[in-house]
Amino acid sequence: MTSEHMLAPFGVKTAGLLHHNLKEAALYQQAIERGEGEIAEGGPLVVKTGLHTGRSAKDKFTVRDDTSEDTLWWDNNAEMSPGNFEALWSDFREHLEGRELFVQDLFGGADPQNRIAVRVINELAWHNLFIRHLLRRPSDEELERFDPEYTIINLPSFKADPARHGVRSDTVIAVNFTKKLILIGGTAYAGETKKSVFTLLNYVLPERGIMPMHCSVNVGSDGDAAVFFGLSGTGKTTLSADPNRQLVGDDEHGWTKDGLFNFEGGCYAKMIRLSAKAEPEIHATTKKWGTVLENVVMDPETRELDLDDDTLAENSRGAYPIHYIPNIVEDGQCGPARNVVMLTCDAFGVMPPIAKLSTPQAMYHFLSGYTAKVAGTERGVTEPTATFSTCFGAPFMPRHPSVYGELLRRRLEETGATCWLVNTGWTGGAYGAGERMPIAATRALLNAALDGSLNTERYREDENFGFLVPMEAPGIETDILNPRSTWADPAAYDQQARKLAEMFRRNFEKFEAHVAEDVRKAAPGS
Ligand SMILES: Nc1ncnc2c1ncn2[C@@H]1O[C@H](COP(=O)(O)OP(=O)(O)O)[C@@H](O)[C@H]1O
Ligand SMILES: C=C(OP(=O)(O)O)C(=O)O
Ligand SMILES: [Mn+2]
Repeated sequence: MTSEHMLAPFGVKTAGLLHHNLKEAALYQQAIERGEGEIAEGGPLVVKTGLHTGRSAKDKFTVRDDTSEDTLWWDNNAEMSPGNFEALWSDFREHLEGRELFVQDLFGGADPQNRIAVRVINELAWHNLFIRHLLRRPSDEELERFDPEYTIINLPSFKADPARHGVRSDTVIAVNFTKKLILIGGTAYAGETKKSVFTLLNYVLPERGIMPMHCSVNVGSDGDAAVFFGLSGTGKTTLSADPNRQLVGDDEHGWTKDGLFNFEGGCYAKMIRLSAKAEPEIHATTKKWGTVLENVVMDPETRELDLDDDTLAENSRGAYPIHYIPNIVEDGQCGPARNVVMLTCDAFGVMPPIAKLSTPQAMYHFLSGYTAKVAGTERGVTEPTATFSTCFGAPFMPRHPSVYGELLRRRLEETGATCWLVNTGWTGGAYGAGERMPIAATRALLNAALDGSLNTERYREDENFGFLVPMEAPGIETDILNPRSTWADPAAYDQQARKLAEMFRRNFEKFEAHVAEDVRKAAPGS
């Protein structure tokens, strides 16, 4: 299907071949024929993204104009002048002239009342397949009267110019809320597109009293929903794919006063060292036709994957429609959360594997958004670095964190949901000395938390952080519950824990003026 006029309203004079709403098979064939990817044993499409194998957070800009001036949190969002955006847009249009393009019309948001209609225009067929997997597909009927409110144009071959566009490299993600337009150039990492839609919803939904969240969601057999907040790599995707619970979504959701809804229709899972034993549902998607494998290494002869090979990227990914996971909620909607879990991958080995949070503590940890990154590849460097990314997703939050924080408080008060902090990071010592928490242990603790059995156990108050740590849990060795007892040198634990508490306090200073006293008092050591 072609259309000569679709780009005319933008001022593009000569349209190239425009592939509008191609389905999976056609996009597959296009991707192969154009040399964008190769087929692996079992059928997945394997692609490489070159230089950028993760998001370019520092190359993301928002246009500062009348629309955004008073609504954006400018301390966190880099600004672009309207003039620079015009120059960029003009150069994008030139780049679009005569170009063969792939266009998908999709929804962001499973809730028909609260979704946005997005037209995604791609240079790469596999990017178009990716976003068709990740977002929600309109029915044929809905497509006929589809009216795209937002447009995202993604041209990896476009090179931005710092002098002309006011950017910092040849990579750009430019968000314009007035024009309802996002321009992505100079990167082929597919995650930029899905996180751009997330950014739009994070801007739009708070005005409707809906809390947008960087979280996964699943539902138990009696309809009890659980929300898993967490920064990249903390376990949202891994832990939400639970054979005993129905998956709603792995990364982005909204929480209305009535319930939860997925923004997406697909998942984007980390592939590096993915284990068939620990994560069977996700692993099975690597053998399915349709799955897009980004920067996964494959033997060119046998077409077998090597998920342990990190030569292309540590952040290798698999994108698949959510129905590739066996146990899902088809319509992407469910009731309100009964449990809210905040995931952290604490490479200092300080945080307990699970703790119960009061509402003010949950607010404190939500605004803090703590996780840790393990040391880089430099030899001999074993000290991890703490990352504080507010709302567990600062790069995607256009508004001030207090906006999202207040929505969280409202939802917690309405529902009385129980809040937990879960450490999927190190135990037995910090990174270098201890080891990462076994996935099976995290799952066992989560099961106990979600089915209510942890609620009846005995707790101690953590001496540094003040939250309640269970002293026993069904099917779990008691030792692991108290990180101090897993360290060879408990005094070293105390020192590390005090250091981390101090990092929390320093990070929180910028929020102190914006929160109620009970949240300030939830700080470690208060
Ligand atoms: N205890 C654990 N809990 C969750 N994930 C773990 C754990 N131990 C190791 N992992 C690994 O950490 C990564 C978590 O990544 P993922 O679930 O994709 O995070 P997110 O979706 O939050 O970005 C996966 O590669 C998973 O195999
Ligand atoms: C896709 C991403 O999200 P996450 O790692 O949280 O799954 C990303 O940050 O690029
Ligand atoms: Mn994820």
